[in-house]
Amino acid sequence: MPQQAHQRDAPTGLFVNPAAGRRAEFEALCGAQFGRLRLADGADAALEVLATEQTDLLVIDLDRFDPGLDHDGLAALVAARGGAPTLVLCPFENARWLAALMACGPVEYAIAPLPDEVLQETVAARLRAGCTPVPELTPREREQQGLQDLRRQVREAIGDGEELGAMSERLCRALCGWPGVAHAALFHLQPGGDLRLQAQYGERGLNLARLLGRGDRLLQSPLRHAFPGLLAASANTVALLDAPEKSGEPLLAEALREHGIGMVLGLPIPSDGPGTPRGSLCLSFRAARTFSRIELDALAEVADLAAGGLRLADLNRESEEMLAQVTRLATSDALTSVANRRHGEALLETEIKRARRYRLPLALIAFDIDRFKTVNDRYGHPVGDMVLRTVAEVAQKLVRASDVLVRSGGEEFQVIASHTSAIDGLKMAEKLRAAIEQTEMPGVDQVTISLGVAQLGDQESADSLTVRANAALARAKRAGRNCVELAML
Ligand SMILES: Nc1nc2c(ncn2[C@@H]2O[C@H](COP(=O)(O)OP(=O)(O)OP(=O)(O)O)[C@@H](O)[C@H]2O)c(=O)[nH]1
Repeated sequence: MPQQAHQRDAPTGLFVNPAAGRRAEFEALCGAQFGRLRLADGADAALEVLATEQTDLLVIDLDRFDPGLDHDGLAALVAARGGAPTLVLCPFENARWLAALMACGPVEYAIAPLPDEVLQETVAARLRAGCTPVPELTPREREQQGLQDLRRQVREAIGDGEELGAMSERLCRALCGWPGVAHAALFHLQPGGDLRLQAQYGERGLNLARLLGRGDRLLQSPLRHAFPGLLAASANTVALLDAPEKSGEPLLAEALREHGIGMVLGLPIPSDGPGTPRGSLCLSFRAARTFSRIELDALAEVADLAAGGLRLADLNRESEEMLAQVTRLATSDALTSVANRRHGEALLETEIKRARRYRLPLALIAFDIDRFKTVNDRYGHPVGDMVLRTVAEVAQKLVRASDVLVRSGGEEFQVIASHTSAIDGLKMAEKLRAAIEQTEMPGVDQVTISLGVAQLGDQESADSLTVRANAALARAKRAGRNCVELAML
């Protein structure tokens, strides 16, 4: 039944909390301010009182209530007030209640824990103010039209989520545009399951990595139960620390005060399902302030937008990784991981063009494992594969970073050696030959290679260069194997 409250000399009140001790405490502290104070242990009992008795002020103390179990009952209680004065005492670690209860009717709130005299004064102020009609749009709410700008800026900052780092930083900058915000940060849950400070932006030199003692593995931080940004991500809750001291961490409180921070708000960034959040947003304000329902809704919307941005950034990263993987599979040889024949042909064309443009020498070395068929026949194919991998590894380590090693056929390889003349190509080929000869291949007798070297001629095509290198290789085979031959022009 909607209640109309009057200002009277001896106001009536109703205090709701499941713990007998909390009810007794409130009665002892604030009972004298009421002509009659009722105490209720839950929403049902409180609804009964409201239905039968005039109640000037309802005080809901959320401590010990369970957001999952008790939300509906308390929501019904707020709705039953019909706008009559309602004060919610909300623990700082769980401010998610506020938006949910404000959606059911006008309520004012104070963040607990509250010193006794502050609680007494809060109740007295609420009783003095009496029943304030709630117009459609208060001046404050009109002021909050600025929230539209905030939403717009946040949307712009998120864009299409391209790169996570840049997007997160833009988002923090946008959040700092909200009046009173001195610093904004985004914490992101990593694929491995721990929390990382992804981005921060703000004034006064506040650096959360320094304040928290680290920038990653933050779910293991001793401050995860006290600092709103960490609390929001680890416990999936809205945390509203409206006085640094309430964190129960004197050093943290002192550091926040030193940086001129009077209040810190942590908002979870929701994940797709009911599980752990994707991370959290953390806003630090210069001074403590209260939030209206419109503001809390706007903040929840900002957290949803951030979730969308993180999702996009994750998708972009995943598709880039997938593209890189597909490219790797399409361009490299599955057995040895060096460039495959098709990719080698394309690279040779590119290198030939570059050599022509800059008038630089280019050498192609073709090499082939000697009597490889015997290795396969004697030791089996798996051992043959191991030999191929080892030869590729040894060769890859020897060539320069700018050279490309290609598996051009079964036991045939090429080295595309840019900036390399025939003489240098011969030296490199000899180095390769000697290295393979000296490499111990487990379970196999000595393995050797034969090599042919050709330097790119003026106007020569890739095909012609390859034919000449292979012809030199064939000569090396005929010359007895385990040697190098230079191609004629
Ligand atoms: N284990 C293994 N063997 C391969 C692979 N690709 C090709 N071969 C084998 O490589 C051998 C090449 O033999 P040949 O072309 O006769 O040449 P060779 O025995 O090395 O003799 P020379 O080149 O004349 O010294 C063949 O037995 C192929 O089956 C592979 O991926 N794995």
